[in-house]
Amino acid sequence: MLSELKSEILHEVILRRPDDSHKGNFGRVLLIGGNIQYGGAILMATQATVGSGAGLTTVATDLINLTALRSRTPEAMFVDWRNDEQLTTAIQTNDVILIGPGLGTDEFATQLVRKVLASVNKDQILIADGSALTVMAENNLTFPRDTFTVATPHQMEWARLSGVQLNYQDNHQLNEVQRQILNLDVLVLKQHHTLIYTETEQKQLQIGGAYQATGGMGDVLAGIVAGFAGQFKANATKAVEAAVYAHSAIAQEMAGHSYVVKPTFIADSLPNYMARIQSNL
Ligand SMILES: NC(=O)C1=CN([C@@H]2O[C@H](COP(=O)(O)OP(=O)(O)OC[C@H]3O[C@@H](n4cnc5c(N)ncnc54)[C@H](OP(=O)(O)O)[C@@H]3O)[C@@H](O)[C@H]2O)[C@@H](O)CC1
Ligand SMILES: Nc1ncnc2c1ncn2[C@@H]1O[C@H](COP(=O)(O)OP(=O)(O)O)[C@@H](O)[C@H]1O
Ligand SMILES: [Mg+2]
Repeated sequence: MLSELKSEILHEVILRRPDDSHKGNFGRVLLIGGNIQYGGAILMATQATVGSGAGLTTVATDLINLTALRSRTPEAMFVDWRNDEQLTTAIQTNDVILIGPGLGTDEFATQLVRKVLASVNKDQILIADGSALTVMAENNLTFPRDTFTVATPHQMEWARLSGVQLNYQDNHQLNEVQRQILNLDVLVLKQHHTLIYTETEQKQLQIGGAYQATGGMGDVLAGIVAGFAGQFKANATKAVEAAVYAHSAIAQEMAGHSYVVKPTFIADSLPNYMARIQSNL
């Protein structure tokens, strides 16, 4: 049954922080992506993860992105993704791992995807976006069974991964079957009015619009999903739903005065938006 994803999800998920909490309570999030060509993607995802309130954010990326990362989002820590020892430790010690924004699909990227899929454990949450999904499709890789997994494909990425072509993707039953085969817990199928498939439900976003049709919009969504999953651990599925809703709700608000909404503007307005939700404003 398909139901509407409503604004109530924000109030269910975005709660007031306990006064005696510290950064360790709000999730350790590792973001992996950003090759030479697509460094902007991981920077945008990082800005969104930090803006969404993740307790500690680490970025494993190409060394070429270090200066830009430090100047744009100094809150985040850095791991050189070619330093296997540091990368292995980062994969083991973070609660949430997002792989894919700007990762690329070359041999090194494929190696990284294989390593992450083989390393994550049952206490972690794995989010796969962008290039990671294309790599998985090209190499017939599936998600690890014991880990809570989320994929955020656009329709072409989902076509590659599931084998279900674009015109058939509104057949909900078919997607459900593919989800079972891939071992995927939550599928965020991005499009105009994005669909979210969970174990028991299918929900559709009914806000958002073409002002979001610009490169980097999905990278920011992936960063918010990671930040919410790390922070609002009580219910990871709801955290993903709230992230999807907040991303488009902010864009819709900005569209009142912006012909196109810059993805980084969404990332930067998250703290203000979340404060308003928490205060019921
Ligand atoms: N600043 C940066 O660094 C940026 C880096 N980025 C990074 O680039 C990497 C590659 O990601 P990607 O999405 O750009 O390329 P790919 O996976 O080949 O998909 C494009 C193909 O799919 C088709 N298509 C059909 N339906 C669609 C739909 N609903 N939504 C979207 N596309 C749809 C589409 O059709 P067409 O445009 O031809 O009509 C086209 O044939 C990835 O790692 C990402 O993170 C980007 O985020 C941009 C900013
Ligand atoms: N016409 C539209 N209406 C609503 N949302 C849209 C529209 N076009 C794009 N989006 C949203 O923008 C994001 C695009 O994601 P994606 O294609 O992965 O972008 P990128 O990889 O460039 O960051 C998705 O969240 C999608 O739902
Ligand atoms: Mg994308």
